[in-house]
Amino acid sequence: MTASPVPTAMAPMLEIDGLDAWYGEAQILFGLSLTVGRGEAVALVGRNGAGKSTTLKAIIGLARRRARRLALRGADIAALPTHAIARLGVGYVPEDRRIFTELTVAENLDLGRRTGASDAASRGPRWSVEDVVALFPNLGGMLDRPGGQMSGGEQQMLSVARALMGDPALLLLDEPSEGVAPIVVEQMIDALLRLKASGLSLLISEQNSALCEAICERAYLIEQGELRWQGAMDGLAAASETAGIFGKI
Ligand SMILES: Nc1ncnc2c1ncn2[C@@H]1O[C@H](COP(=O)(O)OP(=O)(O)OP(=O)(O)O)[C@@H](O)[C@H]1O
Repeated sequence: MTASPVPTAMAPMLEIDGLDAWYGEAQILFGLSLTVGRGEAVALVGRNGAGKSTTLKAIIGLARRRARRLALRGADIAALPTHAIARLGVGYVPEDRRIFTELTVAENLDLGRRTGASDAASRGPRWSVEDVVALFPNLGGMLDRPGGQMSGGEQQMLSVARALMGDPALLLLDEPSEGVAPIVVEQMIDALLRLKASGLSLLISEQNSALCEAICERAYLIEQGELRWQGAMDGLAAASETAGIFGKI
């Protein structure tokens, strides 16, 4: 089947078939295929170094990639640069959060607004500063605080909030629970459930099984850059055990 040149109403939010990715000469992903339906939450799991972050980076063009098919709502994005993919409604929350430490929380949020989806056809739900503060109340009292003076958990919330300010239809989250306190993981689960209920599509790289189970319907398990298993969330524990990574996710 050939790729449709324009978005189609019936196509999944994200379709990936045969994705390879490289850093320099080193190939990291080998023929990965996955799909995220509209309004669906999908987990990408695997041990450290399996290629989860690289998968998210390859989708948005931050890692060199080649695919038989890489499509957003049926439209081919394989040749597009990162900023163009962001404008089509793909938000990205990087593992290292990338908070601008010299800028205030409000300024970080404003940057998210400026680099996000650009037209009504590609946008997801609209977000204002008030909306993201309602989602993450901790941010409300610190809008004038420099990003560098926030805790790791607060920075994680700001990183998600900043991506939301771009009105994404698809949000890629790289280990949103990593390095944050259990109470923040609970708040993150609550926020992601609300995002899902609002109709956002989510692709979440995670090692925290509680977060995956609370939010996602399906999971893909990758090992050494290859797909090892895919299925409904309730089959993941057994698959992980077989793959020898039970307890890691
Ligand atoms: N910038 C880079 N240059 C070269 N190799 C890299 C780079 N980033 C990651 N790698 C390598 O690519 C492989 C996959 O890494 P990746 O970060 O995608 O894994 P991951 O599943 O997200 O694991 P983690 O949970 O540790 O982030 C690893 O072998 C890693 O060392």
